[in-house]
Amino acid sequence: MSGLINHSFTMQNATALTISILPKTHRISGLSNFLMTNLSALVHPKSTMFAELLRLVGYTIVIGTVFWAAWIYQRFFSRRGLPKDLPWADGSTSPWSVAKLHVRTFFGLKPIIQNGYYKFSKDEKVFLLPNVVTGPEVILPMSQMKWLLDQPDNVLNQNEVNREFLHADRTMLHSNIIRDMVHGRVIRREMTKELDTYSDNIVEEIEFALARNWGTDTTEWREVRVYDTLLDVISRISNRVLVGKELCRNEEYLRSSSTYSRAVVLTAGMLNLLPEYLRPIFSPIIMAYDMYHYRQITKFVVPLIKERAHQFKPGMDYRRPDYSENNDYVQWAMHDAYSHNDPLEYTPEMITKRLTVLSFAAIQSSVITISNIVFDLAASSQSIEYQAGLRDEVRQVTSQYGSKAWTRAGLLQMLRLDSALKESMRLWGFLSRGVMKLVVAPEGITLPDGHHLDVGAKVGVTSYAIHHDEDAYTDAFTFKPYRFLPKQQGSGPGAKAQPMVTSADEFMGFSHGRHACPGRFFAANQLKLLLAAIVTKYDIEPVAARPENPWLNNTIGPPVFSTLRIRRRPGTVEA
Ligand code: HEM
Repeated sequence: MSGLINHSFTMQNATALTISILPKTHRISGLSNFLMTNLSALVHPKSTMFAELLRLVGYTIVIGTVFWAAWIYQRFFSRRGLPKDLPWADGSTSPWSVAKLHVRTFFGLKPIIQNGYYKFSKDEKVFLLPNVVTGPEVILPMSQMKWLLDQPDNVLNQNEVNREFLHADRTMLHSNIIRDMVHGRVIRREMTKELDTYSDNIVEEIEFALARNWGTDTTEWREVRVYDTLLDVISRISNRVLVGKELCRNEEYLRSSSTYSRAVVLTAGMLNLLPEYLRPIFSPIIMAYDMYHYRQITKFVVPLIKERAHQFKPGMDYRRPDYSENNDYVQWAMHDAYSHNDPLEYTPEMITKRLTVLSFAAIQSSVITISNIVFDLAASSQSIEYQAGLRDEVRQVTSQYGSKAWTRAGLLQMLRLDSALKESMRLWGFLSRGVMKLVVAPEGITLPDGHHLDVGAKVGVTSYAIHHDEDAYTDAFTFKPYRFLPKQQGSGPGAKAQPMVTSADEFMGFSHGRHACPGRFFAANQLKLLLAAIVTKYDIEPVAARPENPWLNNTIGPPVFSTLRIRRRPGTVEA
């Protein structure tokens, strides 16, 4: 060992070389001499410091290896304290087959879920769904859904699963954001209930964004990357509602807003793959890209907030907002923070953080949903008829409601559009889990079948399996856009339906129960407005087959690289 070191390029050589290439003034500087001397002493093969250093490196390697081995064991072989008699989804028992099963969860979770569902859930049994990224989940039979939804949040907590999965304390910019319900309050109040006051803005932005991305040529078919173009469209219309007209047309801001919302899930995925003790060290590097885009967002949003701040004062009346000048999320969030008199919440930085995280929740889920339905419409064997059917409904409602067609009352009558969106979400929901909760009660919880789960275990149901179960849906793998129309009453105005925003045991596109997505009413309205514009203004060229949606662990993305051909319909371009 010492021979090797003697013959190697030691730090002493390096020191000499470094000094020789330094400018003369620096060579004589006291600081560099001090550093060089001490470094040389430290790494001299005969020095005790050098021996100490070697020992330290040795210990680090040994401890690191032990931790990695523990991590690998925990990821691939361990049940993490879950009951020993609960079966894995495919019935695997040997450590090797369990490890292989875990590896398959990276890209092949679908058959594993289906296997467990038909083998155990349909037989009223609980099973373990492996997940190499986030750890195993206890999957209940559907009959135990009511029990699952009835548990209080201080026993089983859905929010904690998201917090853990997204590494929200790091990636979501501030720990308050994922824990409290300030967003919930603004989403439920202004964003949902005040839709009528800003829906014309959305319609205007849709027209602008579609023309920009899909063009206005009524003679030639145009090939478009569906996901990319619709990401731009959704990003623009969401931001019209979030930050107002001026900023939503700012290309630099838009780029950072949509990039952050796309990248943050990947960042969380990478953090999930790191052992816990390495996360504090590597997370600043892994998150650097997201943070760059967050800082870009602040560059535009913080001045906007500062400019508007003079309109507010702490303790103002929560019930009397003034949105006459600016009717967007920034204004709503400022009003909320000032009226609740919370000095942390009304700092420009905090409002920007909340905005950035909300854009993530709103943009990705919506672009996935609209891309999926465009592919569904193109690939249906009745593509032309369905496009025409949706278009007819929009025409019928607009002729009846006139300028009020785009209000909540008008949109409620667009039952075919609602049904088609819901059907596409049933087939291609972006999360395979439906409801997943973390055991937070320190004493754990006993399941209806008697199994006991310790604190920290995850328990729930998957949506993918029930959404594709023939017992719940005939032709479960076929896109039938009118599936959810009320059967007897037809689709005319006034008919009752099970709208997409209503969650159920068999429909968990927005999850289910009291933690179902709070943004779903806004999302449904925005998506209906966009789908209405797509079918009335464009023809989508039918294709023979729909590209499959790829699975990455438990998320299911749209075919992001696939293209379709579209053409603007004659008579829809304003002169
Ligand atoms: C089609 C579009 C959307 C879909 C499919 C969707 C789906 C979902 C799902 C499945 C969850 C539950 C996640 C889980 O607990 O496992 C969720 C939660 C959430 N969504 Fe949405 N979402 C959509 C649009 C939106 C929009 C537009 C907003 C905001 C304006 C939003 C805000 C939220 C928030 C804040 C949560 C967390 C709720 C909580 O933890 O209590 N979502 N969403």
